[in-house]
Amino acid sequence: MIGKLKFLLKYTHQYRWWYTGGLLFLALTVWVSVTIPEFIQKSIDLIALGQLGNESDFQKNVLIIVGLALALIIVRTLSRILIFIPARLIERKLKGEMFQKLSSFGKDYYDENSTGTIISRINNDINGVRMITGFGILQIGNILLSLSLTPYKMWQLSPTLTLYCVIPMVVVFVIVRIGMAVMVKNTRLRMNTLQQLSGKTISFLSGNSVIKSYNIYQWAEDEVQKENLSLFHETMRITWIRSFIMPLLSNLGQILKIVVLFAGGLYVINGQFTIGELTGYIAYAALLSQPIMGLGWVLTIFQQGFVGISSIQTIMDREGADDKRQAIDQNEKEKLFEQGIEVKNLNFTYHNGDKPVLSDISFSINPGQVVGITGQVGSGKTTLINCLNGYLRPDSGMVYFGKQDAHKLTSEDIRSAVRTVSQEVFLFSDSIENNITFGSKKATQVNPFEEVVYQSAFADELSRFTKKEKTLVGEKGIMLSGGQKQRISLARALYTPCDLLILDDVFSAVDTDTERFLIQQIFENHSAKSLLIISNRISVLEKTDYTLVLEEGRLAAKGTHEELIKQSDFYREILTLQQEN
Ligand SMILES: Nc1ncnc2c1ncn2[C@@H]1O[C@H](COP(=O)(O)OP(=O)(O)OP(=O)(O)O)[C@@H](O)[C@H]1O
Repeated sequence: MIGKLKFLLKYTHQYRWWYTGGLLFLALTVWVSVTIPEFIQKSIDLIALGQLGNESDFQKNVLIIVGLALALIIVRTLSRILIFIPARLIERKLKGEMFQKLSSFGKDYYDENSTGTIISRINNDINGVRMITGFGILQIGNILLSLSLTPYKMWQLSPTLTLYCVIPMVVVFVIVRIGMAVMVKNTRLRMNTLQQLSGKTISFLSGNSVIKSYNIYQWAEDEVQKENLSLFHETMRITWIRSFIMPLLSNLGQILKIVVLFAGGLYVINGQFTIGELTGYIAYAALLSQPIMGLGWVLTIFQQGFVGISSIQTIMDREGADDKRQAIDQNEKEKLFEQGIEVKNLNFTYHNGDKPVLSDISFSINPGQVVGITGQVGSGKTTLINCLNGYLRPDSGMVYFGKQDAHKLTSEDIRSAVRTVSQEVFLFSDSIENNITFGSKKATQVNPFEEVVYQSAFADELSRFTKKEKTLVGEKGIMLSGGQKQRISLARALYTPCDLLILDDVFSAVDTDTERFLIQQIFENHSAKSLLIISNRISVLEKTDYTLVLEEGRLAAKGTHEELIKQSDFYREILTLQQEN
């Protein structure tokens, strides 16, 4: 609880002047609201007296009421503006910070949490904080001010009548509290179901082509329907409770008016109250029901918001992949690959795996060398390159850039030297040009755009698009073929020079002619100091300085094309197969 309040204080403190202004206007709103009934009371008493000569006093009172009502509109609006705007600013700030934090997490976090769940969580949780810092604070201020000023005015008129009014208020409040507790429980369940539903919907929509090709619509529909049905039941439970509580709350004002009319009416008959005092008292009773209604809501908002804060805190308190690492200076960064990269007895087990995916792998890449990696499906090739490019973080003492232990380097520092073209291409919904130049903002040097497009064997195809490099690629590059996407991704990597360029199977989605052209361009014209190429194509591997052959996560062989023909059964097998083809 203290932690959550500290969290709220941290954010609201930054906008303290907004809130101070808002609360001042709120105090004025409450003051004006309780002052109006005083003049109503006086005006009615003047009417009741019905004496000549009271007209000017009566008119003055009515004018004051009109003036106060106009002032009420202004101060109430200002109080809302000054409190709701910082809540929106906090929401914006939190979204930015959450995104930054989420981006700092390693692969393990994204393996455990689906995108849909993360998005739904961010929206619901931050919305909860916005409700507390906006509507919640406004209501708390309103309740505290109203519940101190209004009962005071009522007490001044009649202490006994005020006590009569408290009884229905307490009864309604207790019922509302119980109802709210049940509602909050169901709201939490609903939030979880909503996260599941979002997760499933996003995954089914992005895998829509697979669902279509396997004709499994019914299964996908049933899966979504299951969550949808739970969501419906949980929402209905909330609606039922709300439909019971809301009328109770909104009729509280009427209940109080009846109490006041009955008891206060007797006072008027007995001459203890004037008719004006009774009218004023009824107006106060109506004013009092508003903060009581607000109290019910405020408790729900805080309960729900606190659930959101816990969830945000779990994300914010989680260590980012590089939190404990110190970034190196520019000079060190530039020299990072000066002595190449060395891998010493590398072992790697995935956080969710039970046995090592890589065992005892040692090799080195000197500047200027071209190294190949080959091996069967699932032998650990991608895992190995991800241990070099900082995407996965093996233990210390296993990967070195010169004398620098990669374990101590931040991912950003590693990536300033190592660039990877991965198997899974990701394109942004933007133009081809922006997709290629993306990521070069911090680069001190870039290669000519036309040159990298040519080297990536994409120049001919690009010239055929009507809008050339300005062509929009659509969501995740939907407008392009797999091979085109792969070559845009290659052009992106070639655009900014790097020390070690890693290519993960970039030749898999191209025809033989394009492959030949790409090999020639990459081997002869690349601007990187070294290349590390994953491929099972002999035409590629035979051109490397040496190749690593992986088998079930172990280094089964290492050598040049000629050496591997003698040493490795797997290498010989793929050579024979490709020669036959
Ligand atoms: N995120 C992960 N969590 C747990 N295990 C993983 C993860 N990613 C890969 N693996 C496992 O690690 C092993 C090696 O996978 P990896 O992708 O490195 O192989 P690969 O040789 O690159 O395969 P391919 O030729 O199909 O690309 C596989 O058994 C795979 O199941």
